[in-house]
Amino acid sequence: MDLPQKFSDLSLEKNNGHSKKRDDYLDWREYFMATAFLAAKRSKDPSFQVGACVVNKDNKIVGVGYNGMPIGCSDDEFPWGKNTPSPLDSKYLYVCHAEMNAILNKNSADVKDCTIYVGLFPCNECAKIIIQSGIKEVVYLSDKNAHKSMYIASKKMFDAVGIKYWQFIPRHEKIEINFTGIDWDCMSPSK
Ligand SMILES: O=c1ccn([C@H]2C[C@H](O)[C@@H](COP(=O)(O)O)O2)c(=O)[nH]1
Ligand SMILES: [Zn+2]
Repeated sequence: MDLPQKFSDLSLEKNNGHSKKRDDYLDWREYFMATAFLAAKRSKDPSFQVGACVVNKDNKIVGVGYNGMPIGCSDDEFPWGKNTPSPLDSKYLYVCHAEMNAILNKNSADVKDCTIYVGLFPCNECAKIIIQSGIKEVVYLSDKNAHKSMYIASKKMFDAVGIKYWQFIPRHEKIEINFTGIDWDCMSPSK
């Protein structure tokens, strides 16, 4: 049976892929890890930028943070150096870690039973904050400091309290954000 013109147009659209959902969307884990990486772009630390994203059981983001100076401590005045003769002149005594900021930035009553996505496996100080906050799962990308005592201590604590931690292996090396893409006409053959 011949379809009326209206229906044939719909079917044509379907064939062009416009009634079928996209299949190159980010899955939840990619989305949360990418959010952590995007937050890291806000960091002023010249040597290493870390981001963290706290997510609840309903896949809702409840906190995001990155490594930076405490509120009110100017990131133009406080130091960003590492190997200074006096520890007072390097960043380590001042900088707030990404995990701590993400947890303190929470927009929910608490972060109990949440998952934290973080670019770098958490140090021992962040591990303590994660445990005390009630977070139950840590998803990290880099474990580059695994051999250092601070990070071994984190794992000892997570193991002791039953916090699950696992390494996120990305499907894509890069995720691109193109601000001009919003103006593209998806029907345009020139795309
Ligand atoms: O759990 C962590 C560990 C480190 N950070 C931050 C703290 C610093 O700003 C950098 C590390 O700097 P290095 O020059 O590589 O020592 O990362 C964090 O946010 N969370
Ligand atoms: Zn830390």
